[in-house]
Amino acid sequence: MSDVERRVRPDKATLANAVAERFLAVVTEAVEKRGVAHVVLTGGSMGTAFLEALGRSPNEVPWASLHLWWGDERFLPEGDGERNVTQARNALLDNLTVAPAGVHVMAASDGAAAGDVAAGASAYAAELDEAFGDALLQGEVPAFDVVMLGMGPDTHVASLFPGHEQTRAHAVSVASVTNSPKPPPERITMTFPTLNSAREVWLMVAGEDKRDAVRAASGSDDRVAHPACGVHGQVATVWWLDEAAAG
Ligand SMILES: O=C1O[C@H](COP(=O)(O)O)[C@@H](O)[C@H](O)[C@H]1O
Repeated sequence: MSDVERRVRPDKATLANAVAERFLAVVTEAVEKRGVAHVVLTGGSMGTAFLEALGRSPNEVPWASLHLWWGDERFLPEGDGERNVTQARNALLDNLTVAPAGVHVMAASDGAAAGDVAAGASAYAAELDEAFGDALLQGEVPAFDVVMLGMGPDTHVASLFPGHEQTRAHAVSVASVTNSPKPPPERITMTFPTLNSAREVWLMVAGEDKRDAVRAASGSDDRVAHPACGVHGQVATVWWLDEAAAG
């Protein structure tokens, strides 16, 4: 487990550009070394800002060797504007001229899971299992090259909310949520062991409204109370902050 490194940029736009630049370097190196890259995207304000920044030079990204996963999803109908994947499609994916090697979307409420959020979580766990096998939960090999996360003002990451049972999950790679304090109540989320199976974990946070959360999570080692402090890459853990969030 790696120590946290903080990288601070003046503002959100500069931060998104810096993350996009580093992302390009990381996936390019992964594809050169291993022939494939697996990345976990996030929704939310910084996730979208990052994708928009990446979209300014999309042709540099080795899309044909890139698998895209999501750390969490809102369990809503396909195409709903609140779904993380819809936001990613609008921000970048729909404009690509080269299809990614894999786009691994979490279940929609009106899809095969038929309104059953637990079934949606199980389906994603099965998809991960097919790609990575047991290694994922056992942390034997880094599964993902990079996991990208935003953070809420309550220090939640993905859909792991303070005090919620999903923060204690260790035997499942993906969990369902039925009582999210942030709408919508039903969500699907990767658990800590899955997020932490990455080579690099990046937490991307911008804005003064997140400053207290950054401070609280930085000073904590209780991932149930402050989920953001519980995500660590096997090689690197980077907190990408703008000055307003860093304080
Ligand atoms: O609900 C969610 O919130 C977090 C943070 O979003 P933000 O808009 O406050 O930056 C996000 O990372 C997560 O993926 C999303 O489902």
